Amino acid sequence: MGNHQSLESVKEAAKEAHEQAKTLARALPYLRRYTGDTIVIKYGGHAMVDNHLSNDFGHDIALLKQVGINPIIVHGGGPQINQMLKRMEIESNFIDGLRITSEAIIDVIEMVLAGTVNKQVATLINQAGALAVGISGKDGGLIEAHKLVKHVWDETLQCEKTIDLGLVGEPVHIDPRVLYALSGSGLIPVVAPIGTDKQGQTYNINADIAAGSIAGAVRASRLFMLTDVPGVLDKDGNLISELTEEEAKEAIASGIITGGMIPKIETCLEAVKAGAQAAVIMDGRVPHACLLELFTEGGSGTLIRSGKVL
Ligand SMILES: Nc1ncnc2c1ncn2[C@@H]1O[C@H](COP(=O)(O)OP(=O)(O)O)[C@@H](O)[C@H]1O
Ligand SMILES: CC(=O)N[C@@H](CCC(=O)OP(=O)(O)O)C(=O)O
Repeated sequence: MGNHQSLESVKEAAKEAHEQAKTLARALPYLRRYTGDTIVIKYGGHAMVDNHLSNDFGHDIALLKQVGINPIIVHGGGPQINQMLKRMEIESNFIDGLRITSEAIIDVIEMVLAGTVNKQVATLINQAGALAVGISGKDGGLIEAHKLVKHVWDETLQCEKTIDLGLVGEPVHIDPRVLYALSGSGLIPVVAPIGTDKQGQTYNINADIAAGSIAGAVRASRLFMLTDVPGVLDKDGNLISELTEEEAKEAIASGIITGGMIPKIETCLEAVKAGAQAAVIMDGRVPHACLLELFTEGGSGTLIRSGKVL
């Protein structure tokens, strides 16, 4: 006997196939628009915790490469570092979203970021059928950093003061050759946010800042900041769909934007100034967030852009 199927199931399968074809046809103009472009994606530590989401993420990145886009992943790992420090009974504190990094914890941070987390993210993408290579900002001289000098406003003294965050770094120079070499060979670079200065001192770099510097240096079409909120929210909790530099500064000064969102916004502004076309702060908890942003009309999240967007 041949393979018999009920008419009902044949109809159902045809309907599904039709929907799939329609989706592909609708995505085609967007696929064309981004072919050959570089997209830098900041994949935050919070987004990695959910297994379903992280599997989706791996598949989405593999798909981007498949359709001719060059994704570059820069990952975080804040929660994973917290967990390790807790296990070691070491206390850790943040100022404006940046971890105070003593000599005593820099090795642990590097081990977690450039070791466990970096390889986990590369594996997610590899399992989805693409080839990802995990590196840190130390490899190929990718991120040259120096000590970050943090200025904060002292309410009591009514003046700016400098805070010492220890071995927290900020990129001073990006050498993208290792990224081009990997991307040009069909591989997907996965970068841990660690850098060194000319003397070989290791620095812990906030992953948002690392992603922004890389996006600017490679003149990315888009910098995607995947996080755990729908985007930048106003004082009533509503999504701000587009943010100018002035509005961002005002929202930080008035305390609407706080914590980890501060380096995120600052870095987006710097990335677009340095050469990225636009940055989007978006919800990494939404399945297929990157695909929705790239391949459908009307993006999600908060867009921060330079004057001209293609
Ligand atoms: N105005 C704001 N809009 C949205 N999120 C904000 C705002 N101000 C502060 N945040 C905080 O910023 C967080 C995102 O930054 P962070 O925790 O560093 O994320 P990630 O780990 O994804 O980099 C949000 O979860 C939220 O708590
Ligand atoms: C200086 C600084 O704060 N570095 C971060 C690096 C990891 C990171 O940025 O991770 P998320 O993106 O998951 O927050 C840290 O130590 O947590």
